[in-house]
This record gives sequence, C-alpha cells and structure tokens, in this order.
Amino acid sequence: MSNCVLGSLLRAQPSLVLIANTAPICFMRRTFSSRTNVSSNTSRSKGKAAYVPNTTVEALKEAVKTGRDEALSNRQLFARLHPEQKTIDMLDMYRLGIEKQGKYDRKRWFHYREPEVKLPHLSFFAGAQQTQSFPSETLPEIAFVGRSNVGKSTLVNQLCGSTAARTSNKPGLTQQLNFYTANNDFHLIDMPGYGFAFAKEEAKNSWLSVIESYIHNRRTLQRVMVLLDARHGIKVNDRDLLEVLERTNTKYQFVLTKCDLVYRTHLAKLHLLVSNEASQSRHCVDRVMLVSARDKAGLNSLRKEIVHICNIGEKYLTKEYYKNEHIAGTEYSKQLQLYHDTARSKGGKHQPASKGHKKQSCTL
Ligand SMILES: Nc1nc2c(ncn2[C@@H]2O[C@H](COP(=O)(O)OP(=O)(O)OP(=O)(O)O)[C@@H](O)[C@H]2O)c(=O)[nH]1
Ligand SMILES: [Mg+2]
Repeated sequence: MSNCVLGSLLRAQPSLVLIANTAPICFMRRTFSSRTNVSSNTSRSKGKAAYVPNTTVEALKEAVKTGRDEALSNRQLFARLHPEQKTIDMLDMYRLGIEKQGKYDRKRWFHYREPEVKLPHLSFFAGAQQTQSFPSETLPEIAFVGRSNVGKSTLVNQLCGSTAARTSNKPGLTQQLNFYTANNDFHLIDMPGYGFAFAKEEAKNSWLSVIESYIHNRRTLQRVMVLLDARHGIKVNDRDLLEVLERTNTKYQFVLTKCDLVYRTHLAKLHLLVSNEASQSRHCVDRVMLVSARDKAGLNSLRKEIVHICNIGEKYLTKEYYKNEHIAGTEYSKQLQLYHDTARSKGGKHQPASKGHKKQSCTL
C-alpha cells in the first residue's frame, strides 16, 4: 500500500499546484484538517474551501494577465467566467440547476418532455473487498467512482429505476465494490468513496488499493464515471484518482451530481471548467454529464451514454424512440419561441430571483 497513489490521499502533504500550467497563481493543497487557501484574500472565503480546479480557462488566464486582477480570490475569478450561451440553453432544456424565479418562469410554462430510455432493473451479484473476490470478466462494465457521499449509489439506482444499491446521507456506507447486472446486458459497479468517510483508516486504505487494482486489471471495464459534486467541483483527492486513471490508460468521464443544489449560472461555469479539464486530459471523454438524481434530470443522457458505451444501442434506442425524441424536440422549440415572443411583447426581461429563495452554499 505504501506505493499506492490513492493511499497518498490519507497522508496528504501540503504542496504547490500551479493553475493553468502558466498562470502565476499558486495555492496550497489542502489536507483534511487544514482548509486554507493562500490565494484567497477575502474574509468571506477565509477558512472555507475556495478551490480553483487546475485547468486552463481563457477567462481566468485573461484576468490574471491584466495584472490588476492578480489579487482576486479564486471565488472572484470563478465569478468572472463567461460560459457559452449554448451551455445555459442546454441546462435550461434539461432543467439542471436552480432556476432563478422570474415573472416568465419557464417552470410554469413548459419543459422538454424527453422520452425515457428504459434500462432493465439491477440485481446485485457480487461484492468484493479484495482483489481475489472480483467476479469473472464477462459483460461490459461501467464503474462509478468519486468522493464519499457524492451520490454514486443513488445514481446507480436511479439510472435503472432500481433500489438495489443502499444509500445514506452519512459518508462511507458503501464499503466494497458492488457488482450489479442489468438483464445480462452490462454490469454497473458501485465503488466505495474516497475522502472523508465514517470508517476506519485501515478499511479506507484497503478500499483504495482494491479500487486501484480493479481499474488497473479489469479487461471488461469500458469506462469509469468520475462523479463530482456540483457544489464542489474537482477536489484534491479527485486529482489523485485522475492520476491513476491516466497512468493506467483507463477511459473515464466526468459526471456532475446533485445539480439541483446549485444555481444554473454556477453550474454553467463549473461545466466550463470541468469541460476544459476533460479536453486537456488524454484519457478523459470530452463530454461532461450533468445529473440530479433528486429531480431526475440529466439521467436520460447518461443512460444513452451507457447504452452506446456497451454497444447495445439498437436494443434500447429503437426507431420509435428516435421518432418520439424528434417530436419532443420540435415541441420544445415551438414552446421556447412562444415564450420568447410573449416575454418580448410584455417588455420582458426575467425578474430577479424572489427574496424568499434560499441560496445554497458552495465551496468553489
Ligand atoms: N439533493 C440531492 N441529493 C442527492 C443526490 N444524489 C444523492 N443525493 C443524496 O446524497 C447522499 C449520499 O448519497 P449516496 O448515493 O449514498 O452517496 P455515495 O457516493 O454512494 O456515498 P458512499 O457510499 O458513502 O461513498 C444521500 O443522502 C442522497 O439522498 C442528488 O442528485 N441531489
Ligand atoms: Mg454508496
């Protein structure tokens, strides 16, 4: 375990990380006990986990280049990001993120009625706490990894409309690799989380080495879904996992979870940062997925991704499905047009968020 990279999470040492390779800002790698950030200069971010992912973002670079913005905190730099309009439109369409309520609130009007991709129910068939207990390699496998409590087990359940995986609001419930089969078409693997968890140190060390061994050796593993909490983005201990994935030439993809807990504009900015990260990584799929298991938003896109990864598209995405999808898309465009026309005729911009709307805290 001493040479296990993931194991280093548990004895993290402060070290310097450069943003965007060239940007003259550095920040202290946080340990679990010390959560200070040297580039944060606002009292608001003091003591909080203000974290800028180690990624190249034109807006951030631009802000740094001007010189006058060098003293800005990560949070302020993040606030200056400008996501593309098409990202915001996509979030609107799939109703991801909290929408600021306005006079012409789209929720009251219409939404995109996407036909559902129905995946078979899951059944549990193996649990592994050590490498020798892995079941034999038969069907294509997709693994779900991420920090404890990020929503792995919940997502596995929601994708297949099942309750097979146990979930809890207490980090550290899943303590072994759980293998689920979906109608003998593919396997989904729910992994234990890394980072903070209510479990013994030795147990956490052993999960990490088993996860690493699984990623390294499993020939049927098609993709690793790296789940990131939309409130937090990429954290230091995620980076250690990404290093393992890159080193073992494993194909992986980011999934932003709990999108119902952040505002849509925040989500669009985070999407920009994480997409940037994905496009710079050799083995990362350049398509960031966004989901909310609570609101059941974005799940369908992830289901389609799974079906494509496992090459079972013709079974689940029939001609009928594409026809319904086309009808729903056309209807949505019509309603959107009507919405814009009405808003314009009433002199209309959206009203600001209502006073009673509770703002969610985030640690970016
Ligand atoms: N609001 C919200 N809560 C969610 C969402 N997904 C999961 N949760 C909640 O997050 C908590 C953790 O969910 P789990 O699925 O058990 O998390 P996990 O990643 O499997 O956690 P470990 O097994 O400890 O690694 C539960 O209370 C879930 O109800 C989501 O999309 N939105
Ligand atoms: Mg779990």
